[in-house]
Amino acid sequence: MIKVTCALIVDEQDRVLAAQRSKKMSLPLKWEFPGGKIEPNETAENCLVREIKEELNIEVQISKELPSNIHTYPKMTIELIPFICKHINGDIILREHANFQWLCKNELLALDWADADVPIVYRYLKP
Ligand SMILES: Nc1nc2c([nH]c(=O)n2[C@@H]2O[C@H](COP(=O)(O)OP(=O)(O)OP(=O)(O)O)[C@@H](O)[C@H]2O)c(=O)[nH]1
Repeated sequence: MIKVTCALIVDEQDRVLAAQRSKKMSLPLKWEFPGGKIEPNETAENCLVREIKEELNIEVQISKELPSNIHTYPKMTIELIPFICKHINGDIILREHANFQWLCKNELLALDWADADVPIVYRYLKP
């Protein structure tokens, strides 16, 4: 199973950053929470901070880990491990993604999310 971390980056207005995968990536044009695969000998937290710097050019601070979701795609099974984060430094530059959006809670469910992310969105929205 591939362990993947992802960031729910929340701003002062309680909006969350969603990133759209590019046409060239797997799951093209699906929306996801930015992040990536944990490398050998890396903690989930270090992976997340590294991936967000690589993909979005920003520094984030982790506030909280949420329950992970195990999802089986036709070609692989992933454990997606979400963290609530704050953007603490830098301007967003998209290094891999096609697009990004800051979304209010009531807008989140309208996106075409990667399948593994859907339960995470629901869990985040649950009071
Ligand atoms: N980063 C991230 N990956 C996700 C999410 N949801 C989801 O299914 N994934 C999948 O988990 C894997 C994460 O790998 P990655 O983002 O490091 O992708 P990568 O460039 O190394 O691999 P790739 O060649 O599959 O694109 C991808 O296959 C991606 O499709 C998500 O919310 N964030």
